Amino acid sequence: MATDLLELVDVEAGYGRAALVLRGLTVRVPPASVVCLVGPNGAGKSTVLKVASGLLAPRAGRILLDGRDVTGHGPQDLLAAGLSHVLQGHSVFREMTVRENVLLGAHTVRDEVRVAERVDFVRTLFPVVGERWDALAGALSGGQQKQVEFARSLMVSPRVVLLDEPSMGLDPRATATVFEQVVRMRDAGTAVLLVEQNARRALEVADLGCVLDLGRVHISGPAGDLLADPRLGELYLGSAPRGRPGGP
Ligand SMILES: Nc1ncnc2c1ncn2[C@@H]1O[C@H](COP(=O)(O)OP(=O)(O)OP(=O)(O)O)[C@@H](O)[C@H]1O
Repeated sequence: MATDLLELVDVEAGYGRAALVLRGLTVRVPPASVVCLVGPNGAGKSTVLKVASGLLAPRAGRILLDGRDVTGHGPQDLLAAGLSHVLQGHSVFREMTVRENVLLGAHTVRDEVRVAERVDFVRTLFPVVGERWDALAGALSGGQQKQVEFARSLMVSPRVVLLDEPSMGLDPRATATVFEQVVRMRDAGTAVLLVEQNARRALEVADLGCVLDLGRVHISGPAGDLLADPRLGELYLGSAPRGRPGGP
């Protein structure tokens, strides 16, 4: 049986004394696939990513990375184990060059040959990163900066990348480019667990989707099936499914 690369099993998690946000949630990410988390605002999508990357310890349940139990491990351990988290919002250092920003992602990589190989890899995968290598990151557009963040996250050769709302604040054209790059990351062998407000667009590029509701996965399956499900179209995707009156 093929092992899922990342598994969150029966996870319960929350913040401080407040009520639990995740209440027995199970999500599985197969190797080299894009899995998209969909759900209403406040459903706990970002919280799933925080638990997966060790930023928030679960109160119950297990986290497995490539079959190994990593429950309770911190973010540095998980990064070293092959899991990279691109946080919501913009995190490039605007006064530093693209090169400096990308190399920050390699600060834990001791082998210089390996770093040089990864630089070649990310510059090829994200051409704009290569083209603007010596430019100040602050001079790039929002979509280009997001690609710098992707490149930085790939410097440690992660097996799975967590992407929290990568299209936030981007115009439709930049959003399309960012989603193309998500597919390229997947095609290059990196699994992606993706949280997106832009659920319809994200499900169009994802392999699998999970709908969160009340802290659990309510429905999951192939992304195409979710896109065609009329309940999701009305509840979560912001518009009626294609082909229905009023649809796009
Ligand atoms: N640092 C925090 N401290 C306390 N409560 C938090 C914290 N972060 C999130 N929450 C709460 O946890 C719940 C889930 O938040 P989360 O950000 O995971 O949802 P989400 O599905 O990603 O939402 P959105 O689509 O709006 O980004 C919300 O009720 C939120 O207020």
